[in-house]
Amino acid sequence: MAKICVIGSSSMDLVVTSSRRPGAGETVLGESFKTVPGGKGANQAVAAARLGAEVYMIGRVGEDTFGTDILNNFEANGVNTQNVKPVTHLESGTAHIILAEGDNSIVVVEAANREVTPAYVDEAVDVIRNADIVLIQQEIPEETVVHVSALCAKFGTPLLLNPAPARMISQEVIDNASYITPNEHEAEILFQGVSPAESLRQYPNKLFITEGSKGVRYFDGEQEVLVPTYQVKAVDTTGAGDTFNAAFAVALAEGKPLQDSIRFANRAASLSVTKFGAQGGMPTRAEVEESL
Ligand SMILES: Nc1ncnc2c1ncn2[C@@H]1O[C@H](COP(=O)(O)OP(=O)(O)OP(=O)(O)O)[C@@H](O)[C@H]1O
Ligand SMILES: [K+]
Repeated sequence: MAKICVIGSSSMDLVVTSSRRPGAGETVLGESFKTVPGGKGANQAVAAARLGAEVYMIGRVGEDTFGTDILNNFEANGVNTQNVKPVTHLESGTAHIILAEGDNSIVVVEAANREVTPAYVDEAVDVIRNADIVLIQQEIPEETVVHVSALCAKFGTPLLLNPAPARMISQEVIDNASYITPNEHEAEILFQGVSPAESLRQYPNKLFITEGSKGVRYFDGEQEVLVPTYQVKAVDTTGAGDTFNAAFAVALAEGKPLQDSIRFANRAASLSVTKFGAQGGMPTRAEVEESL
């Protein structure tokens, strides 16, 4: 079984659906409200566990009811929570999501996730050393991502960096990462002033730009390749990126060839958009294999 270490955020998503999103200073009437566990780190951990990996989460929660719910949800999905320790002085992270006009807009309050520090990660250094792959995102402090990238380089553990939400990353982190998976918007911020085609060319078989319903683009050393995703009836795209990253990590950790890994990830992510919620749509291994 592939061993995956996920280092990242855990939060409670507070999700509102509305026919229209409010502008500044405006109030609109919504249609429904739900709380669901989320956070890019937690989402990717749950997705990887459903796809059959042995998943070790390194993260933090608050000592509040959201924290308990987040831990229960990890356990219900078979994610190891030995390294998800409560923070006493901060609340659990929350994400405030509006689903309107066929897309999502999100405000993230990091709270306990700010305590996923380099020193905290060091307490679980053996998990990183022993993993087949480490999966990390950017809802935790930047210095932690830098630190983890150096640890992965030192141990020879492959690192998949999902640079979301977007921020500038140092050349050192880019060099230490084995795989980097921005969406189109994140790629623009990461490689300012450089066209997508040029940046892909610069990082062959390392940079993978996800393009929503079009699929995934990368440069294979000789040419630019677009691996198309699968056509589905999209209900809610929340969690598509998280499912893609988790599935890509699982396939790579299992030693699948690159193109097969992308296809597996496209398949899993396309299934995820057919259902409501980030984790709500994340498919099981059997569901992905049946549909491939
Ligand atoms: N409408 C869709 N139909 C099929 N597959 C999709 C669709 N939207 C997304 N995907 C799959 O999910 C992957 C990631 O989507 P996208 O590039 O939109 O990432 P993202 O912006 O991080 O997603 P999100 O923030 O909505 O979770 C795509 O490369 C594709 O495999
Ligand atoms: K979804």
